[in-house]
Amino acid sequence: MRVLVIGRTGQIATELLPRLAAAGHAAEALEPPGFDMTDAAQVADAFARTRPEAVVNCAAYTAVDRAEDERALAFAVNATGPRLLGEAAARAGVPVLHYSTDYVFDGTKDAPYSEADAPDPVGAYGASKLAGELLLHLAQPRSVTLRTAWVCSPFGNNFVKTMLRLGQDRPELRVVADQQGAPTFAADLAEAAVTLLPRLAAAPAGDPVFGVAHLTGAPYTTWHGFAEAIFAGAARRGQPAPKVTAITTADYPTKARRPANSRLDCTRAATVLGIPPKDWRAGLDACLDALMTKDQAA
Ligand SMILES: NC(=O)C1=CN([C@@H]2O[C@H](COP(=O)(O)OP(=O)(O)OC[C@H]3O[C@@H](n4cnc5c(N)ncnc54)[C@H](OP(=O)(O)O)[C@@H]3O)[C@@H](O)[C@H]2O)C=CC1
Ligand SMILES: Cc1cn([C@H]2C[C@H](O)[C@@H](COP(=O)(O)OP(=O)(O)O[C@H]3O[C@@H](C)C(=O)[C@@H](O)[C@H]3O)O2)c(=O)[nH]c1=O
Ligand SMILES: [Mg+2]
Repeated sequence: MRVLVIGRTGQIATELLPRLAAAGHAAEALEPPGFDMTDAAQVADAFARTRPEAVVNCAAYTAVDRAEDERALAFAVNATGPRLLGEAAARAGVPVLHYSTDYVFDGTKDAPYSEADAPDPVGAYGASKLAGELLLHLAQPRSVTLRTAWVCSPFGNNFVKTMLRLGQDRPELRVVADQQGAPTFAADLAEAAVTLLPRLAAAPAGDPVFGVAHLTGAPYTTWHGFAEAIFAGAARRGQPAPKVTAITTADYPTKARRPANSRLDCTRAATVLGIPPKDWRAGLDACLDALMTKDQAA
């Protein structure tokens, strides 16, 4: 299948491209410089040139704190971009696979969030991502949005790499223990995309596969619990492991507010899409191996 991938060097795209090739698909991946998905003419040109049979949007504005000061740019990339892709995909009659975030929720629910729960983002990044979900599905109902969370990989910027970097020269790290969620490895999201794409391409409008589905790793933890797992893995590989002290969100001021409860209920992905959550501890091991023993850190 010819697959147009938006984004090329981000976390999910980097894991997806080799898997698409291995599955026999012809992928074309586009990102800046050279391609800007907020420009309608460039999107139209990309569709005309590549004549995709499916589109995967791996591109986004993902700087959560900076988005508070760059709201217009965050909305251009995260809301206008998906709308333009959806419009072009609808004209071409091809499905779109898109990603969104746990940060569309305000985090006040005292249980995992299902797709039926009303989003109410507390920051600009989450608001821009929610707008993108809605605009994409309005423009092209033959779309799937996988809402995921805490994405990590050996590539790009993420919490695993931040922790390992800070752990190199600090004896103690202070990490919030009152924000709950689940890490998700980009490799697992890429596997899910490869599984889903042929099904999306074959599914008619109205098929239950389309819509929003929550897909994160399992089990639930906190950022502090995740940090402890990262350093336990680092220690097993002979790397520095600082003390990880549990703190509260109030002890760690940031520009953007983050939801206290980021847990996503992934039942629908398991039952309707046939994609159950993967254990993030296995993903973490593979990520640490890639970062430490194969020295392929990007
Ligand atoms: N990272 C996370 O923790 C989470 C991510 N997600 C979602 O998953 C998806 C993928 O995230 P992730 O892989 O981490 O993202 P990254 O931040 O690693 O990569 C984003 C990519 O988008 C590209 N991009 C930015 N602006 C444009 C544009 N105008 N046109 C085309 N491409 C553009 C970037 O290119 P360049 O580098 O050249 O700017 C980069 O390749 C996103 O939808 C994100 O919202 C959801 C939950 C958690
Ligand atoms: C570096 C650091 C962070 N923290 C806290 C801040 C924050 O609450 C939490 C995670 O920090 P980060 O800045 O890495 O995470 P953040 O950028 O908020 O990560 C989010 O990115 C976007 C793109 C998403 O879609 C979300 O799912 C989520 O992954 O850990 C500490 O408590 N101590 C530390 O030393
Ligand atoms: Mg880049």
